[in-house]
Amino acid sequence: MSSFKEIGVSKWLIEALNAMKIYDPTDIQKACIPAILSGHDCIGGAKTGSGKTIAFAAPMLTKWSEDPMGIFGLVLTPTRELALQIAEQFAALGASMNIRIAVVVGGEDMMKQAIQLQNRPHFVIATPGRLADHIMHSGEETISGLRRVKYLVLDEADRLLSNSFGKDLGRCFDVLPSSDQRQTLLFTATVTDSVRALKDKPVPEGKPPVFIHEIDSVDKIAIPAKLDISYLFLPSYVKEAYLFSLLTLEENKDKTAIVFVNRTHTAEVLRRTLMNLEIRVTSLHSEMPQSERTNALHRFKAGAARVLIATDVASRGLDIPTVQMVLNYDIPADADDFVHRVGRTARAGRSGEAVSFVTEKDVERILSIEERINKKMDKYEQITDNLVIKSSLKETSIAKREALMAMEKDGFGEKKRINKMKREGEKPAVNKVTKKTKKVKKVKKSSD
Ligand SMILES: Nc1ncnc2c1ncn2[C@@H]1O[C@H](COP(=O)(O)OP(=O)(O)OP(=O)(O)O)[C@@H](O)[C@H]1O
Repeated sequence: MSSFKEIGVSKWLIEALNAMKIYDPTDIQKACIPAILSGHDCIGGAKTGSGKTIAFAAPMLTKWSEDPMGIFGLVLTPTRELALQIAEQFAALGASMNIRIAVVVGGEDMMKQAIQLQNRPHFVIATPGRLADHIMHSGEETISGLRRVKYLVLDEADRLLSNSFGKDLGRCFDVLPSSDQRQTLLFTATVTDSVRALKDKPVPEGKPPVFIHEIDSVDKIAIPAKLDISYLFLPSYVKEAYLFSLLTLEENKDKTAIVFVNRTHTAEVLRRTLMNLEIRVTSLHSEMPQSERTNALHRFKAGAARVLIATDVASRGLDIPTVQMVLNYDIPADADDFVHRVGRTARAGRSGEAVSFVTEKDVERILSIEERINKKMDKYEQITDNLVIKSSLKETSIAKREALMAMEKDGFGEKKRINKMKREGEKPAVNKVTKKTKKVKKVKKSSD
């Protein structure tokens, strides 16, 4: 078996890895680290939780320690929370080498970030929107370091290469060295056509990219070996009652779980409903101010909340080893989002389970997910209609009604509604609820 030493990782870094109880490289690390160290671009596709972060961090940190200049590497990632997590990992690995990291994400102070960028950090971990903001609005002094980066990483590459990031990514690329003057590293658990296409892109002076994909079939995606996936067929109007029943089953009542929903409104309804039912719950979605997002994640990681209700802002990359269960309260439209969501459990060789709530409207989506992962889901047998009717239907409907009333009183979603109307050129009506929203905590306008 190849060791970190045999594949070329620096001694100081091996010590730092060992201090984190990481002793032997995973398959994706064994495949990518030597290729990156020898100067190749790399496209790494491997299951969720298989150690892709260290697959790009270890070779970059090894090379950086030989010539610790700044800005040595730029890591782009789609969400703020993921950027913070990657930055924490770099900071922990490089602590003995006095590493300097700048985190450049939306929702945080622009000025502070500009100063950090001017101070030539060794690594910048950023979301494309906020980095593009700095590129457009800060002086040359702030961004000049970016013109000499040696490594560019696109983590969750398929997401970054999707249309929604195109413009911001383009602005970032404009100031980076050309592809033959830097190494480009792309990683994801869900290799898509747009990612795969880059392997055939001619590289004028550089070495050809190494493409590593753990399964032979290019249009299938592997999920972790110890992840049990099942479905629960239920009527759409009693989903809350099923959720409460499932979370409070004897075998589940102490499990740490993430519940994924498709809309921020659903996240808020469920958070309040479950809170009324005395479940230790928190939530994470894009309509929360950044300080609340960070706080919610801290509470969940620390065990102060047992259940996290989240939209897809939490579906990618987040590494919380204590998560035992993922519930898809809503089924995502994109099969790859399913893969990322369920991958929040069963990480680094651990076991975990994922249960998907399937209503009459979701059958098509489930079939396309099963095709993408090349696997059939089992039926979740532990919950019966009788159990739900007997144990939770009444109390959940009362809890939900109270939740909805409180949300109306607090004006949840008003800001979003007004912004949408403004975008569409309509004049927002100032009603009673609108007035109340002024008292509700200010949601900071921010780019991701
Ligand atoms: N060689 C290793 N041995 C043991 N644990 C490891 C090793 N490499 C990484 N890990 C741990 O595995 C966990 C998952 O790693 P990481 O977050 O990099 O996964 P990933 O492949 O990027 O997943 P995702 O696709 O969900 O982003 C982390 O807690 C990490 O510390």
